[in-house]
Amino acid sequence: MYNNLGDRKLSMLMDFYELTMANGYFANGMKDDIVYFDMFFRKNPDGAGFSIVAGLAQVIQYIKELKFTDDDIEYLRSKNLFKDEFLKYLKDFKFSGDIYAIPEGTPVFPGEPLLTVRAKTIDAQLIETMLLLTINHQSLIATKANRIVRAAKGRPIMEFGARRSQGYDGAIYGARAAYIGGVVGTATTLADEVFEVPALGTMAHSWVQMFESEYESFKVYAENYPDSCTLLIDTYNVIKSGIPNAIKVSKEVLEPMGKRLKGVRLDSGDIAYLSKKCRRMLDDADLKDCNIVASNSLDEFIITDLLDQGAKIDSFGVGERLITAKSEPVFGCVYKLVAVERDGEIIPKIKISENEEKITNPGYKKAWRLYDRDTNNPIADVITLSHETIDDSRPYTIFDEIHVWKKKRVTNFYVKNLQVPIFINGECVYESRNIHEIKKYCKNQVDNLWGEVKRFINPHSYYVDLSAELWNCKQNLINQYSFKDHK
Ligand SMILES: Nc1ncnc2c1ncn2[C@@H]1O[C@H](COP(=O)(O)OP(=O)(O)OP(=O)(O)O)[C@@H](O)[C@H]1O
Ligand SMILES: O=P(O)(O)OC[C@H]1O[C@H](OP(=O)(O)OP(=O)(O)O)[C@H](O)[C@@H]1O
Ligand SMILES: O=C(O)c1cccnc1
Repeated sequence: MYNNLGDRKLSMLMDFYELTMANGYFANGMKDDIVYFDMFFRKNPDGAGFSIVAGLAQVIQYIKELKFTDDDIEYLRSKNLFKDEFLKYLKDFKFSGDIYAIPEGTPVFPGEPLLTVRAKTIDAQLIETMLLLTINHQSLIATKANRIVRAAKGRPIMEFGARRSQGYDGAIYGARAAYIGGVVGTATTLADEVFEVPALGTMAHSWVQMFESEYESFKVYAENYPDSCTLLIDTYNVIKSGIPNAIKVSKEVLEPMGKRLKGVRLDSGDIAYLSKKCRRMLDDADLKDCNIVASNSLDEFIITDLLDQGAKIDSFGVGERLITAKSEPVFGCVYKLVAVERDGEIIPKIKISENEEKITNPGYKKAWRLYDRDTNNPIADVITLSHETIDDSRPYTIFDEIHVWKKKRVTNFYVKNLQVPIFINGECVYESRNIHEIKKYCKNQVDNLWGEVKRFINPHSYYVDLSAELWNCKQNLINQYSFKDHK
């Protein structure tokens, strides 16, 4: 398993204010107070209709391994800010709370709790940064990859991004997230070794340049890899040299061995024009089964455009725009306090803002997904307080949080709780699916979404509504705080 912590000392990867607040809770006798935090995002990247959540396996590993070393404690002591008793407490620290989360690969929508923590103040506060950065990064890349995969309409996408990713972890965890989102494999070898994301690839221009001629470079490659020979054909001239040499190697090297040329890769020029021309030349040479692979700063929009132009492409290699989520490189999950426990009673807390969408949903909550019984398509998500249930044997009325007169009576549905228990009293109670199952699950879930939600341009807004009880709780708190004299 790829190591999160250990010698990488990631236990200290937290915002400094988490430590100062934790020290403050400790000093003020609040260390055993129980609090509830929700992680949620406010907006899908790229104006999309949904996102894909990913990164939970790494959150689990982080929580399991979280501990502070003697060096960490000494470093903190050197800041002359933290009480000795607090540092002693940190030395024996182990996360002891509960975590509930939506499984990886699930399509998710703004406003719903992707992950909920119920823990002691210090436990809940110290894990904020790692939880956020892990889920934010992998969800961003899984979501972007899923868009690119859908744009290709069934043609495989290979992830080629490591060289232009933002650092090691951007490449490694990015490859993992991209696989969950639907790519068939990655050029990042380490992601195969540690996460079983299939490693794959073609060749670079340097290979072709190393030989006296393009033909020689193709020939040697074919002799070495007769079963998986994909040749890069744009080093000199695709039509006059690349394709003729690829065909020649197929006839002179591969076919006498009883093998077929697997593919050719285009990496520059007008991909639509060149791919059509290549297709004709390959077909005329009886190489109808030879695939055309395209790469070069592709994304979901260029892929859509290329296919609209009738480009003859069988698969795509996509690097920089996928691994950096270039079009919108932030997945804005936040981590907000939503309730505290006092004498066993859960007291909802709210964060008020002038900006309506920044007002938090208070309370310890559950998120539910209502599915159409006949089609299995999700109809709406509903957030309720944790003690509520949704009875799917009778009609259920959902309503818009702002325009409350907009109501919909849902019938003929079944309901599922979106979050599952991950940690209870600090013990992990969840077994992550393997990466291939997560990828398959993601595809099934996305296939079941209504087409309107999946449009790239102006997608339909999926309903994420509050139960009447939660809505009332929120309004009461808003009223209470808007009229209160804050001192
Ligand atoms: N037919 C097409 N329609 C739309 N976009 C295309 C088409 N063909 C190529 N592209 C895209 O146009 C951009 C061209 O980029 P650029 O000008 O850097 O490439 P190039 O000059 O062909 O190749 P290079 O500079 O790598 O030798 C790429 O993002 C590519 O994917
Ligand atoms: O364009 P991307 O989507 O990131 O796909 C990966 C790119 O990386 C490789 O190029 P290389 O690093 O050799 O640079 P190049 O763009 O000059 O070919 C490959 O040939 C692709 O062009
Ligand atoms: O295998 C490839 O073709 C490849 C790998 C990384 C980047 N670009 C292309």
